[in-house]
Amino acid sequence: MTTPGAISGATTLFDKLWSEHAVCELDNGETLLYLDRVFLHERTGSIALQSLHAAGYGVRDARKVFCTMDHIVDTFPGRGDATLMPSGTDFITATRNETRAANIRLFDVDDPNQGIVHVISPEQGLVLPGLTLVCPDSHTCTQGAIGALAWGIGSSEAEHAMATGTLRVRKPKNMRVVIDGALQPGVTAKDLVLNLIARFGANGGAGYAVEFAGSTVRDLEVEARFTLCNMAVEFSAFTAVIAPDEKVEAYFQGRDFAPKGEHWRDAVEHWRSLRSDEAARFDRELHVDASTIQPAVTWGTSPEQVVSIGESIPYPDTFAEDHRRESAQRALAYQDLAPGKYIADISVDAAFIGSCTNSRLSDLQAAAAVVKGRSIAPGVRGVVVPGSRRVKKAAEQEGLDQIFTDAGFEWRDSGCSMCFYAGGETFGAHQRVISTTNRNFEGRQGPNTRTHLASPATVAASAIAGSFISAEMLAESESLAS
Ligand SMILES: CC(C)[C@H](C(=O)O)[C@@H](O)C(=O)O
Ligand code: SF4
Repeated sequence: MTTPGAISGATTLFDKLWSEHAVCELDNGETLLYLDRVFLHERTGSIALQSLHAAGYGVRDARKVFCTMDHIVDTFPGRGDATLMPSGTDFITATRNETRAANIRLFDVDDPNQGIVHVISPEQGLVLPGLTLVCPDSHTCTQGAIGALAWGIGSSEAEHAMATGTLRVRKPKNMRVVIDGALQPGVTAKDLVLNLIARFGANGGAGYAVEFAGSTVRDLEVEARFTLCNMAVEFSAFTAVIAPDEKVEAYFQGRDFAPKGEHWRDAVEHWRSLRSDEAARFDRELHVDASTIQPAVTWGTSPEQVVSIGESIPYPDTFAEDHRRESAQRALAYQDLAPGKYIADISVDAAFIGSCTNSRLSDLQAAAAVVKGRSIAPGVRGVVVPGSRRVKKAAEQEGLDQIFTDAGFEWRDSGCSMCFYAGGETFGAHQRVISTTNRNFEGRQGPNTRTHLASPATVAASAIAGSFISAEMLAESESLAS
């Protein structure tokens, strides 16, 4: 075991965050990292807490551990403790009992701050720039958007994290993804990240911590940056980070758990040092021209199987690698799609707006702007699930719930809902769902359900048209028809 030395020379943002939390280097090449926060949810957190308890260990510092109910609880309005998952009640009860016993703050179903773990942690200032945060959930990388070092772990790592306030980690390499250029109207962070994964592959970030940089990223609002970093795990990256800037400072000002007064000033001074040095070297650098990107939708069962709205489903033999050809064939069979078919000619059965990728207020605003004054196509089912109870309340104050329900959408309580079948909610077998979520794997939204990922505006427009369409194309087709 050696003590880590001070870092010298030009350094990346990720390396700064890492070295600020390195307790020591271990003989096996791993680093022991100090953890500022541990977040839990009732699906995996209950398991970690129960097994920590059974092993006779306590939580080292419960003030740094937080837990929410999001994955298993129903999102039907007035849900109470209901869950469609067969053993769901056991998870809910265990979460309550174990968090109470360990003195951990739980955002329970009726708590006004309850919501999806990755939505509520920044919303309340529980994660801040420069902090380390782990959670037994793969989309914890979302929090890198504000300059935190946040990554998903397994349940047994969560036990170690809670018992010791540290974790052993093997350091990934540094990748920078530089995104420059102005986004075309209607193109969002979701379209950006889907295009990135399509171009460099769902495995493109494996072994790396990714820093998103460039003028396009700087121009994104903080909530859109969460969308970008949320899908870093779908790019197989260890995590993603974005240097905090004045937008991030404004975002945190006044949040419940954000530092106040003199502590705020000290914190901000530190945040301003959290950026890659000019001469910092990255192990790999990718460049993306954002101005060429169009609204995107996935056609297959991997987030790399993407087309722009207006294109057609690719022929499997156009893929160079064997595994991509095979995966395309299998995806086409599962999705019941024929190569060569125009994506705009495919009808949808359902539309889902929600998940830690796209359920924040700005996402709901973007979808509502499309939905306003229009109605869902006959036979299409639409569901909107705000990411947190706070988002729900803010949306209702602006009348967004009314816009959605007037158009025929269901307006739900917050949680993971139909992002993931684990909670038992589904649109049903063979239903084609356009969804603002992050995973389109086989069975992700229920047995034999067909998922197509897209941005909130595209999902809203497609629900109205009853087929895949972007908001811009919907407006154009309506003006031609009138
Ligand atoms: C249940 C949980 C462990 C899982 C994850 O790790 O991401 C879920 O949130 C998901 O999105 O698949
Ligand atoms: S919303 Fe979906 S992706 Fe996000 S944590 Fe919940 S299940 Fe996972």
